[in-house]
Amino acid sequence: MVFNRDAMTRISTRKVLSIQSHVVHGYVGNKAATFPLQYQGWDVDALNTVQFSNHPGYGHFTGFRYDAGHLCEILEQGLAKSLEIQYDAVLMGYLPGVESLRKIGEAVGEMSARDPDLKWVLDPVLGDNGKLYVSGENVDAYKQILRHNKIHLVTPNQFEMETLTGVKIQDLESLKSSIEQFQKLYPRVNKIVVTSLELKNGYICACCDGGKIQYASVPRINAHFSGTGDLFSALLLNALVPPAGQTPPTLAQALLLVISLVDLILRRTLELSLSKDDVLPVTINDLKLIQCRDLLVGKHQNKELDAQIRLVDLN
Ligand SMILES: Nc1ncnc2c1ncn2[C@@H]1O[C@H](COP(=O)(O)OP(=O)(O)O)[C@@H](O)[C@H]1O
Ligand SMILES: Cc1ncc(COP(=O)(O)O)c(C=O)c1O
Repeated sequence: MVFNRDAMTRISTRKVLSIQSHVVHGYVGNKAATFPLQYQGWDVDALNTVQFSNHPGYGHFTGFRYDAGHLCEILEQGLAKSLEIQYDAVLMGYLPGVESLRKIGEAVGEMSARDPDLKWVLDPVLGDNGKLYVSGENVDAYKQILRHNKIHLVTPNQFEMETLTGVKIQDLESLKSSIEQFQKLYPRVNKIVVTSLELKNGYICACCDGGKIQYASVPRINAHFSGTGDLFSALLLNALVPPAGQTPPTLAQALLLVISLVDLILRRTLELSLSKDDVLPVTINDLKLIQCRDLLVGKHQNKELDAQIRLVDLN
């Protein structure tokens, strides 16, 4: 009996290799992705690209990057060759060293070519609010990766989308042009989610799947949070790659679920972080993920947001 139950558990446990930063304190990178994914039933193998004391958003941090040789040795020799692990998905986030980015991009590309069922989710972490926070060489490295590999989902923010397509996004028209340009430049990328855009129309999130472009207006919370992009891409991966035997939702369905859950997490984080003298807008350095664990297992309803949010066609 016990053996049967173990076998069932093994079959239905999804496995992801998450290649992102590690912060000792706080919740960005792998610290923002691992707990939510584990809580939703994933085995998470976390390959840390850097080890920092905290997110650089604090204004100060200490730590180091792991070098390309060590990262590739762990991935290629350790995980792929010796352990022969077959992942359901690879989630790739902050990889600041250009050599690491190129080499890890190649290694994951080979894994993906060997296993057509592997879902590669790529967050091209380049910068935000008009500024690059990695070297310009990383932009070319991401362009190469996106051009040459079968990628299931890419999750740039507005600035990253502009940088990867060369199209400045100011309104819905230029958003559409940018997404069309992305599809032309990177036809092997299956799904696109532009996680956040500040347009004349307000704060929006956009997606494209099978040529269909849609967007939703998202209620903006008057605060700046670190780690939301990492949490967001992890939750999207979870929604898009259900356990074996379950039908995956459409990108639109997955996106609405994730926007709704992230909204609850950010509101609770804000509520738990504010002290009585704080004046909005505030900067919140650390998501309150542990205090949101009940939300992560699906015991939530976001009636207010769910009643008002909808996807609008842009084609
Ligand atoms: N201030 C905010 N108000 C409401 N939602 C937010 C806010 N900041 C982030 N989010 C949510 O988190 C998601 C990812 O955030 P984003 O800022 O795009 O990530 P990144 O860190 O990659 O730039 C957005 O799509 C949105 O749903
Ligand atoms: C060390 C480090 N710097 C910058 C970023 C990007 O931060 P954000 O998602 O808040 O834009 C990340 C995200 O993982 C990170 O880990």
